[in-house]
Amino acid sequence: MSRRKIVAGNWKMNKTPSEAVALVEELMPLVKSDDVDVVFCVPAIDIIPVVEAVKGSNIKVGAENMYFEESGAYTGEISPAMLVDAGVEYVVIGHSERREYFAETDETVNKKVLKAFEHNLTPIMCCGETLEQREQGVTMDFIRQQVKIGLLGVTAEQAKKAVIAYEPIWAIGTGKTATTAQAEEVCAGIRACVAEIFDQATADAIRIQYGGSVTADTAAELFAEADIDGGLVGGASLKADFGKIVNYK
Ligand SMILES: O=C[C@H](O)COP(=O)(O)O
Repeated sequence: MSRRKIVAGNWKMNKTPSEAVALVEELMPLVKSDDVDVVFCVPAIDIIPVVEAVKGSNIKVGAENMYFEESGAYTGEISPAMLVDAGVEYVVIGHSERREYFAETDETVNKKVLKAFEHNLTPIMCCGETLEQREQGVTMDFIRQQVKIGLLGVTAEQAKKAVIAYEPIWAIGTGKTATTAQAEEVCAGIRACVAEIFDQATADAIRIQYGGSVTADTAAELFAEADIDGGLVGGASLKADFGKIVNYK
């Protein structure tokens, strides 16, 4: 089963609006690829200028978060309709930094995933274990729970269009990439879990990324694996290296 690769940059809390436009202008000529979907997931305040800056290219814009209500008294939050109106097509949901620093849970992740689908936004739903969980031998148990709760109430047709990002927490921003075998093992386990929840056709269609210190040097080997359909890239998405990751072949 061959799935189209998807490489998304997660800029995290980096780049002011003017810096964002300058970065897009630097990266645009480097990330041209007919074979790979390229997404820039950017801070909320950068969305409008970045959407404008990528016009005419194949690059899609993603948000790093959104709220699960339509509108109302939720000071500081951003609604799915706001994202859609601004030209956003993807939204990162449940990144481990959101879970750790902003108390997101599998339940709020699930609400956000459902709301994203309602608005035709493609969720990039994140999951991943801590080093302690890996050492305790419960990696797959933990991730299966994250995936199962995160996808509660999602239809098979919706799930086929979703993206799941496997990001071992111990590999994020640490320079410590999971080995290709470790990444593939978990991504294959996630696909098996999706097959259990839905069916094989859904598992074959859903795209699963690896994230965690992906670099221009590690991308080719990781993305060659049967169950790794691209990457969610943090640090390296803020520099020219991102072009090499997109053109990993
Ligand atoms: O969303 C991206 C991940 O958290 C990975 O970040 P990193 O590539 O800086 O390790």
